[in-house]
Amino acid sequence: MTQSLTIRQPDDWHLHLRDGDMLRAVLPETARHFGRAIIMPNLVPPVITPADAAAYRDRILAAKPLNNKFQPLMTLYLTEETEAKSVRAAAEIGLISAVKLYPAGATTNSASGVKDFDKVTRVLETMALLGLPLCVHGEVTDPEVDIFDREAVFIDTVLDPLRRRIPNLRVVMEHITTKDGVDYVKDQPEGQMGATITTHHLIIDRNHILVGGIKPHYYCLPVAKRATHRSALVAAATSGNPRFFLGTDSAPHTDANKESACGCAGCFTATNTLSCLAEVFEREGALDQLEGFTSRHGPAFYKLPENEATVTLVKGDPVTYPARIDTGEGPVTVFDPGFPLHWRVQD
Ligand SMILES: NC(=O)N[C@@H](CC(=O)O)C(=O)O
Ligand SMILES: [Zn+2]
Ligand SMILES: [Zn+2]
Repeated sequence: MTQSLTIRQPDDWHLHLRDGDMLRAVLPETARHFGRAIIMPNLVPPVITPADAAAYRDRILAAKPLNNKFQPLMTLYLTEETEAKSVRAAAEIGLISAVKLYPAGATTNSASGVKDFDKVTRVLETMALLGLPLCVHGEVTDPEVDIFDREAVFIDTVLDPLRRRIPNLRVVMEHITTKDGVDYVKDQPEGQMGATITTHHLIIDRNHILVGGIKPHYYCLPVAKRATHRSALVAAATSGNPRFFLGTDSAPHTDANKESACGCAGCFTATNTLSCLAEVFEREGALDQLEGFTSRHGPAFYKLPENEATVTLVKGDPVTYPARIDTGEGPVTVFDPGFPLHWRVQD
């Protein structure tokens, strides 16, 4: 008997689409299965003004495959110069779904991010009034703090004080990688605080990056932590707790930029994410929780309707997918979970 699972069409609450040739190559990989995605604004230069966001949205829509209904949900990149009134205007016309906070220097293209959090208080207070979510890359950038501790230290020294100062601000802690992140978010009021979890952080821990040779395609930020943290993430994702939802953080970089003496951070998971997730949830005996994680908790947090369409996953022989996709900028390696995938998305 063939096993199959039909769920509401998923959304991706954290996605990098880049621009130009790269955008045209990677967008179909997400648009094939996903209804909507929160589009990260860390282009070079970043998406800072409402006009930038509108122009980027139009470029995404122009790159979309014909007859595909994928909807990009735009974000603004928060800088110390961002004006509260332009955030308000962009939110009120429905142009943006969130604002993204990068601590300056924390990750790829974050140089224009925030150094002095006092300088963004006005904007954050306005967002709290509007109910507009703040998406946060939750790592401190202090060179003294060990890279494996940067998320936990961020929670204690930046996130929690910020939430106490502006309790009504709705916050998504993006791509959590630690038990500390899981525990913090679990204790916060539902609807006020959520967290995205990536596909790859449910599958790899830090050993996958380093044991048996250095694996640049497993390097991302926040960097994968020890196995106990991965287990906490899997438990959170499969628990049915509505605070946790899928944000793949699919982050394409060319192989030349990954396989380098100073390789870029980011895993490209758009191509096989649903097959990977079904495998992870099945192993946990939690296939019945997959739909919540991929398709229900995110819309509830973002106060959007769930997608009307459905997708069906069918279990069978190992799924084949390309090892890399071609882009105008060069090949991009697809995330290798390290085990065969048996769940295929039915066309
Ligand atoms: N996650 C990553 O390792 N990289 C992301 C940036 C980010 O999400 O921090 C990218 O833009 O490449
Ligand atoms: Zn990030
Ligand atoms: Zn990201």
